[in-house]
Amino acid sequence: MLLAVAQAVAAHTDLGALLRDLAAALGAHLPRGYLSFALLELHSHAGKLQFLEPLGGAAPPKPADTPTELPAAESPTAHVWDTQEPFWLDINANGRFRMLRAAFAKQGVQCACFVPLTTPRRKLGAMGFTSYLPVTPAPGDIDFAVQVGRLVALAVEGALTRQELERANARLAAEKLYLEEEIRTDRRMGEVVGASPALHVVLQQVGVVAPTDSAVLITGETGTGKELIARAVHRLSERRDRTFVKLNCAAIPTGLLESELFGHEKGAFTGAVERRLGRFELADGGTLFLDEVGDIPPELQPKLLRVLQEQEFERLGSAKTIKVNVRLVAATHRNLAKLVAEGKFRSDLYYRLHVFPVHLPALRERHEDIPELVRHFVALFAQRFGKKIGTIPPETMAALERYSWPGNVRELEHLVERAVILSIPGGELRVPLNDLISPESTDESTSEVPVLATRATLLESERELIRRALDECEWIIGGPSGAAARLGLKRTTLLSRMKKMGFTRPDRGSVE
Ligand SMILES: Nc1ncnc2c1ncn2[C@@H]1O[C@H](COP(=O)(O)OP(=O)(O)OP(=O)(O)O)[C@@H](O)[C@H]1O
Repeated sequence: MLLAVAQAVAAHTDLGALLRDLAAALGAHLPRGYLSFALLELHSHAGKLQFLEPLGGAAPPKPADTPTELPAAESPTAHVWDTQEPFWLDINANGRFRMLRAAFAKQGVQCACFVPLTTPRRKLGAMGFTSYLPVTPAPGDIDFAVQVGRLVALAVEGALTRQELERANARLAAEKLYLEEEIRTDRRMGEVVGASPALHVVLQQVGVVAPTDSAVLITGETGTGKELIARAVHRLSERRDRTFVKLNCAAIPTGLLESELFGHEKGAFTGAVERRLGRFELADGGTLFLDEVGDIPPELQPKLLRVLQEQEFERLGSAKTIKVNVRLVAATHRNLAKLVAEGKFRSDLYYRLHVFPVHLPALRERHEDIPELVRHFVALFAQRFGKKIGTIPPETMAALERYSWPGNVRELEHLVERAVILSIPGGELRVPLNDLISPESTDESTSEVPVLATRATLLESERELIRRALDECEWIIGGPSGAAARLGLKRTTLLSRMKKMGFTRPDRGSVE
């Protein structure tokens, strides 16, 4: 038997193959019986023992409805896990594990010996020697079985470690790709700026909920800073050293959303050329931010609810259950309660997400934040464009405070970015105030229009300014007499703005 273990260990690195080989090789030494393995995992957050796949051994096939979690009182494996002692079960003697005895009686099994699968580093589960013959163990038999168990445990630990390393590697590789993408898209999300009473309430709520593991639902109009708040929740939680993963549910076509969230196996659908981890796996140990959660289609809502409740799911194209430990922060600009009333959003999912709602007021409801936000964005863009801005004229600030900001902080941020570009280096901040729509003309129902109009006119003035500078400098961009210097911009900044706006030299093709 010991030789059989040694040979199987030498031959396999894959856990499934190792267990199959061990079961066959060791089973050959049990003349009328079979060998089984039960590998377990203790899920500390649920305090439950769970069978770890693959469940190896040469036991007769289990009925499909065999539970994957163990009521400890009904399982010798859980008993061996707890006591770390071998356990002899004779079905002819009375004793515990009535369910198993009944199952054994049906199969004709007479007795079984369960031994721990434990290494000096960890508990792995148990191994069972099962016999159809009524056996009375000879002195030393059980001890010998325990020794075999120790050897098998070492081999299983090696294979498990390799499997876990491979999984960790795949997760790290996916995490690296995700973070590189985040850097490329230049998310400049930092501190939450503002000291209005309304924002103060929000920050207080964040301070309370962040250290817990509760789901958080952030509501508010577009551009109010929902993502910024979600990042603050992560930063103030125990999970701050793990990844903050973001997914905008409205930005992904419905058909792809499931795979984005839960991942897929190679070949799960046409185009799935390799295995891909989903955002839930990527966020394991960290925080998942689901933006526009109201856009999750009805067919995906039960699966999302299950992950929230059980912290488990399956990748597309796989039956294997994956356990994760993810904190969910969701956001929406839509009225979820209304979607529930209309039957477009499941009420059970709504209540699960609504554990701790945080509402971000629109910028027009916290005008006090505007001056600080303007100064913050001026400093940010001045540094980014390498351009000094002297002062912000009081009448400019007053006009910005009066404006109703239908596009909220994002609109303000874009406006200041353009203003910094338009301003003369060292001079005052030049905001094209005429481009702001007067507050009277904006209300909720028309909010989309003024934002677009503002952006369009701002873009026009910027384009005009750049065109004039280029003409005046005869299309020389760099150097002391170039257009970049005239506009007070870095050469590369001007080039990238020109590219964005579609400018090309008149003598080298069309102007725009
Ligand atoms: N209080 C704030 N302090 C500093 N920056 C802010 C603040 N609020 C919002 N911003 C900035 O405004 C921009 C928009 O914020 P964010 O993306 O968090 O809004 P959102 O509500 O998630 O938008 P959407 O609904 O469109 O997803 C970001 O660049 C963010 O950094």
